[in-house]
Amino acid sequence: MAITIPTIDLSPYLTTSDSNDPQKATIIAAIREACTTTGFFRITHHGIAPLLQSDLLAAAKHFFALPLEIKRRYIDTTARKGYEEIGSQMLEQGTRPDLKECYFVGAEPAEPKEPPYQPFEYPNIWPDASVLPEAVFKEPILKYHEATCKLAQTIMQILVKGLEDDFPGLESEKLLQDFCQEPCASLRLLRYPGPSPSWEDSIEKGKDGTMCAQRGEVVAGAHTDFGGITLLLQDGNEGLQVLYRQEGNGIQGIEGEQEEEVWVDVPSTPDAYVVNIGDMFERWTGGRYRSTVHRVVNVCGQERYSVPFFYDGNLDFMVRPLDKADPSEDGHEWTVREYLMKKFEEIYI
Ligand SMILES: O=C(O)CCC(=O)C(=O)O
Ligand SMILES: [Fe+2]
Repeated sequence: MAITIPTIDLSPYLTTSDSNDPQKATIIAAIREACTTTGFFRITHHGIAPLLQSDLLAAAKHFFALPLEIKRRYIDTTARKGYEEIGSQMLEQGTRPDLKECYFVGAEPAEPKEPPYQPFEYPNIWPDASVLPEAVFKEPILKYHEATCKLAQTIMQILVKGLEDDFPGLESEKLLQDFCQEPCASLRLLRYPGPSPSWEDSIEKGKDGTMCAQRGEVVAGAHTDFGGITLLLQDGNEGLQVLYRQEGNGIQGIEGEQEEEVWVDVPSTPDAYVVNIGDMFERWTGGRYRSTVHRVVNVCGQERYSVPFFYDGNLDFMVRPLDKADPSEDGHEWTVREYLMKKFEEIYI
């Protein structure tokens, strides 16, 4: 049986204040089931206004449509914020660089930070208002960031509640409070180019010598997400695929029983978020919740926009396994910041 990625209507959870409402328990159980099997689910009726989503996708389109020499003004490889051109990342080590361009925006701190900045705490980079008015770019991005952060906190609450039976004595409220305060939460506006080069693409090549992707080509290599949870907004074009490893089919070859790998297409509708579990969360839960390999392929035959929102928690939060007797632990405890830094070092070229 192939993988199924369930779609869960979140509205009963959001509209009921009674924490013992059976509808809430049903949603917690359905999401738990998805996290312990594929690590992926879709949510609808999540409360994020369609207008916020379309304004965000429009902001991405406006920025990426700028000439490359202007976009390059907003590259900062130290801060790792702002623009990243095609070919800057390789999500699957040893393959060719990803065919995508990005604009990276982190949380705006309540109090501005002072230099020297710690990793992930550099200020956001915004295009000059003469290049892109704030009403077109900065404002919709920050509004969307704020709304999505709240939604991510609700999903974290559901996820932690789903673990209460696995980890008796789990102090859910305290855990959530510590993890969710001043969270590292980042938006990555993404554009995957289509098959035909635009005027600008034809005069400037990406780092790997090409700016366009043919149908069927992998445009973001196979990877797992690094941190907590990811909430993905898509423009309606499909492209995301999740890896399903089928058990041996009983045929005994020279190399032993075959394990079949199947890439499963994830539907793309702007009203549904695709939510998935990252590596840090998997480790935190001793593997109860699964961080699953996925990639992006040009299946739609045209350019595609998507915006993953990575919710990784407080940077100083110590990721202690919930199962205190986890034998896989080597005694080293990692903070969220250490987790993210290790992974970030791997993916940039
Ligand atoms: O663009 C997508 O659909 C997924 C992107 C993704 O998996 C990532 O950036 O981690
Ligand atoms: Fe991903």
